[in-house]
Amino acid sequence: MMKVGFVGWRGMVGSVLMDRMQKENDFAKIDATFFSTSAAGGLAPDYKQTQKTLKDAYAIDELTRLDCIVTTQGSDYTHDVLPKLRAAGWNGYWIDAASALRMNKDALIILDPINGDNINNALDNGIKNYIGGNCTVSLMLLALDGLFKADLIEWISSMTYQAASGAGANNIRELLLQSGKLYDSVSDIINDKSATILDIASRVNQIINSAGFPKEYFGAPLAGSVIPWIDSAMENGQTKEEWKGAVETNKILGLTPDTVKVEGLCVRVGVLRSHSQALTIKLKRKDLSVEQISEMIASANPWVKVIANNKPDTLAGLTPAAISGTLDIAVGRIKKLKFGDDYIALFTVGDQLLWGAAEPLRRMVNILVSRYA
Ligand SMILES: NC(=O)C1=CN([C@@H]2O[C@H](COP(=O)(O)OP(=O)(O)OC[C@H]3O[C@@H](n4cnc5c(N)ncnc54)[C@H](OP(=O)(O)O)[C@@H]3O)[C@@H](O)[C@H]2O)C=CC1
Ligand SMILES: N[C@@H](CC(=O)OP(=O)(O)O)C(=O)O
Repeated sequence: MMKVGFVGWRGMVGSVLMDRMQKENDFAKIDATFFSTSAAGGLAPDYKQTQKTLKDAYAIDELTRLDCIVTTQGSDYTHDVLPKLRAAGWNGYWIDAASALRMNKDALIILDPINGDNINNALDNGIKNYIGGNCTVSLMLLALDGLFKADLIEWISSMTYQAASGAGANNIRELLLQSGKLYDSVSDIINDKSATILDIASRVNQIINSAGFPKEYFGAPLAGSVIPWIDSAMENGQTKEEWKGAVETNKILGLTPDTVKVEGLCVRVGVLRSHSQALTIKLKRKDLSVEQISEMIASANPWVKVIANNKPDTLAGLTPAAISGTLDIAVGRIKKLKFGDDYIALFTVGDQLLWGAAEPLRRMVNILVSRYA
C-alpha cells in the first residue's frame, strides 16, 4: 500500500479533506500516518490506520519514509520542509494546498476535471510536486469549463465575494465572535418594537468600531462589513489574490501566460463558507444566445448546475447557504450586457473548501493510488 503522510489535517482545508476521504473510503486504499507541527506524540485521528500517534511534522527522517506527503499546513511549512526533504534525497510525491510552489516549473497545479491529461503527462515525465490551485481560480474554471472548452473567452473581469473560512480556522471563529458581539450589543432591544431602528443601528456601529471588537485575525470588522483586500500587495495595485486569477488560470489550462486575461477585485465578505464571484466575460463571438451559452456551461462537467435567471431559483440555488458542503458549482444570472452581444455577465458560487481546496488533493491521492503497483 502507498505510504501517505498528512500534515495540516486539523486546519480548515485539512478537516474537510479528512471528511471527504472518510466518506469516499479513501483511507482503506492507503497506509496513512498523521503529523503535527504542534502536538507530536498526541493521539492521531482514527481512520483505522496502523499508526495511532501523531508524528512530528518537522522530523525529516520520518517524512522521508513516505511515498507521498499531503500537506494542508500552509506555505511557511512548505518553504521550510520540502527543500530539506529533497536535499535528503526524498523522491516522493508532494501534494500541497498552499500557494508556495504553484508557479514553479517543477510543479503542476492540479484540477483534474480540467487538466487531467496534463497531470498524467506530468506523472509520466517524473514531476513530483502537485499543488492545489487558488480556490477562486479553481471554482471559476469549473464554472466556465464549457466556455473554455469551446475557446470562447477573451477576457474575464472577476469580482469576488470570499467567505471567512477562506482565511483559515481561526478566522471563521473570529467572524462568529464578531457576529455574537453585534447581537449582544442590541439583544435587550432587538425584539422591542418601540425601540427605534436608528438606536439599534447606532449601537451596532459603535460596537463595530470599538477598541475591544475582536479583529486579531482579519485586522478589521467583517461581521456587518466587508474587507476589499485579500493577501499581500503586489507592485501594480493588485493584491496577490487578484494576481493569482490570471497566472493560475493560464497555467492550469496549459496556456502561455496572459493568453486569457483575468482581472478584478477580491473581497472578503461575512459568509462562513463558499466563495461567490460576479464575472463579466468578453466572448470571442457575438452570435451565441444566452440559451446556447447556458447549455455549454451546463453540459461541461457533472458538477456545474445552471440556475435559471429568475428570483425564486436564484434565491433557492445560487447562494453560499445553498451550496456549502456540496460539490456543486452553481452558475446563474447569465445575461447579455448592453456593452455588446459579445459581453455576458454571470454569478457563480462554489464551496472553496471542497472543489476550491480539498477535492483536487483527494483526487490526486487517488490518481497516485491507481498507478501504485
Ligand atoms: N481555507 C481555504 O479555503 C483555502 C486554503 N488554502 C490553503 O491551504 C492552506 C491551509 O489553509 P487553512 O486550512 O485554511 O488554514 P488553517 O489556519 O485553518 O490551518 C492550518 C494549520 O493551522 C494550525 N492551527 C492553528 N490554530 C488552529 C485552530 N484553531 N484550528 C485548526 N487548526 C489550527 C493547524 O496546525 P497544527 O495542527 O500543526 O497546529 C492547521 O493545520 C493554506 O496554505 C491556504 O492558503 C487553499 C485553498 C483554499
Ligand atoms: N486566499 C483564499 C484562500 C487561500 O488560501 O488561497 P491560496 O491558497 O491561493 O493562498 C481566501 O482567502 O479565500
